[in-house]
Amino acid sequence: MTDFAATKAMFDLPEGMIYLDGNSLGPLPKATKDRVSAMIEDEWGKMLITGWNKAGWMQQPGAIGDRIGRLIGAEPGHVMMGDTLSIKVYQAVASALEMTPDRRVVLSDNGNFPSDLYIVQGLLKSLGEDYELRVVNPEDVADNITDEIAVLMLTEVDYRTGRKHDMKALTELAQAQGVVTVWDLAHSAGALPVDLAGCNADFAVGCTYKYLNSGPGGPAFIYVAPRHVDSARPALSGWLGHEAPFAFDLDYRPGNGIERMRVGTPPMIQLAALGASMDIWDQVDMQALRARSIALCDRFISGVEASCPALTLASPRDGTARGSQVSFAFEHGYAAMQALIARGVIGDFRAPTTMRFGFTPLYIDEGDVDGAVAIIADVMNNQLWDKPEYKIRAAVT
Ligand SMILES: Cc1ncc(COP(=O)(O)O)c(C=O)c1O
Ligand SMILES: Nc1c(O)cccc1C(=O)C[C@H](N)C(=O)O
Repeated sequence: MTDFAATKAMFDLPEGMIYLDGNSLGPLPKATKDRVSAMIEDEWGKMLITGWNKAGWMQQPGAIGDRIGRLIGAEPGHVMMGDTLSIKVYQAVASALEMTPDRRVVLSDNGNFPSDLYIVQGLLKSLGEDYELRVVNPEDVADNITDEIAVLMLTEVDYRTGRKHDMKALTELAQAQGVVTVWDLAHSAGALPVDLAGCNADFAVGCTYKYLNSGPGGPAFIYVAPRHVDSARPALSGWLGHEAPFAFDLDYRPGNGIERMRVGTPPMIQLAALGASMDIWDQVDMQALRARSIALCDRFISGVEASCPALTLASPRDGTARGSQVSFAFEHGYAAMQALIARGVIGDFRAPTTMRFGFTPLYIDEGDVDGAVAIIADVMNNQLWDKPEYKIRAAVT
């Protein structure tokens, strides 16, 4: 069993703040500063270029990929770190499309994060006029999986509502029609147990700055199933994905297995930060995390519904159908969220009306949930959000 009081003590959380936004940017583990300092001073500072060999920098993206692999049910040696999630979406969808060369349609849903849709729009434009991105309602995805579809690209957990797709069922449906699947785990990795191997997923991608606490701009990851990894062609064929990068050949040959999904130089300082966070994750039992996440979310929903009649639940009520976040709809949601932030309850707002709260058992407990509910009730029932300064939209929300 995981000792969640112990994991909470491993984070640096500002006094007086209840941080319910770890689903967007995770907080700072206490060990990160020293780990990053050591990387900078002892490795970069003292070893300079020899660090690639002496400190084993080049192996880090695969080694950390395997530690994340445990959380997402990946086979060892099939997860590679690097780049941003948007780039990894491009890589995965481009490779997946080449596996179904006679088909032209990528299917996704309108609950997907816009960057995933934008990336596919850009990719399909480069491929030619006859390609199509088909975007349907999340509940209509299953009915739209036909033998016309080349790739099914979905984010497992909806970033706004927390609604969770059934990865196993949809992957099965897709594969029965010859469709290749790409799963975005941005709101799943570290939020709930994922079983990529058990679901027979083809490709998956995700980021680490949310639940995995690697810090702003932390590297993304990509998973390629064992049955595809030696044939998937990397569309972003950078030198570090080459079979022999230091041969400096003029022609590209894909590297072995998941190595081919590297693009360029890995971000070693951010990987050091991620390594410190993974030391915490290595101790976490994912089933225990899931049980606690559902209990915290349920407690929050009951508390808010009992005390804030103006807020309408915008997330599935059934905990097993949600990720690790809860959203409420409110017409003046932006101003209400600013009023909460001013009082130390940090969630975020997603247009047009969603107030979003993330529950991260590693450092959020029942006391935080109850404290947040009391402050939300005060803000809502006394209309404390109704102030001009809370209505001015910031550049980043
Ligand atoms: C589901 C999903 N996909 C893609 C992205 C984009 O990730 P990045 O900014 O790392 O490219 C995000 C978050 O920003 C996301 O939530
Ligand atoms: N990556 C972000 C950023 O650089 C700035 C602000 C927010 C983000 C996010 O991650 C947003 C996030 N994907 C979401 O679920 O809304």
